[in-house]
Amino acid sequence: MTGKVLISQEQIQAKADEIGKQITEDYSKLDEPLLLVGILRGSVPWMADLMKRIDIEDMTIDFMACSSYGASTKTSGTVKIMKDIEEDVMGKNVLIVEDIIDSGITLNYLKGYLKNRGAASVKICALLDKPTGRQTDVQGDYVGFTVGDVFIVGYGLDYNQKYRQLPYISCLD
Ligand SMILES: O=P(O)(O)OC[C@H]1O[C@H](OP(=O)(O)OP(=O)(O)O)[C@H](O)[C@@H]1O
Ligand SMILES: Nc1nc2[nH]cnc2c(=O)[nH]1
Ligand SMILES: [Mg+2]
Repeated sequence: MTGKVLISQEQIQAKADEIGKQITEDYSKLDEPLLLVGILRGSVPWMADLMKRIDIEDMTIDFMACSSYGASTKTSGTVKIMKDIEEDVMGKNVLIVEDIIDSGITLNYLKGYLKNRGAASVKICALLDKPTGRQTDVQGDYVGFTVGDVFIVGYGLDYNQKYRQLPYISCLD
């Protein structure tokens, strides 16, 4: 069962407007192409919201699929790559688009992985940040909302693969 609405669809849309504008402003100043990398599966709704609001011509998108939670509400501590990136990363400004930074283990791993592939820069845009869960020193460069110490579902975030389709952020009851 899911609980109450913690963050509404309207709040998420307003935040996407704000962050999309900021990303457009920041990356317009840079010479290298921008590559948005959405992390499957959780980032799908947020990636779809965000990409439409970035007004930069020299931009491409790609996806990686990673998993570290499986059917649990606790991280396994190990990030498995189920699908690798297909675009060439070399010399590009990579912006990783994620649903949540919790322990930071996934994003810490992905930042290193993409830097090693020769990215000009690697930054993070996450819809949600849960600082109380942190086990690494990774930080979001663009963050939508800070959440407390609850297991979030909805808007892409799952529990045992369910609830991703909810059009708002909720938590398990
Ligand atoms: O900061 P962390 O503790 O590493 O947690 C964040 C990661 O956990 C979730 O992925 P999950 O492994 O559940 O895969 P999913 O996106 O397919 O649900 C989420 O989408 C992030 O990728
Ligand atoms: N669904 C879900 N996945 C996560 N991965 C890391 N933290 C969370 C969370 O709070 N909810
Ligand atoms: Mg998950």
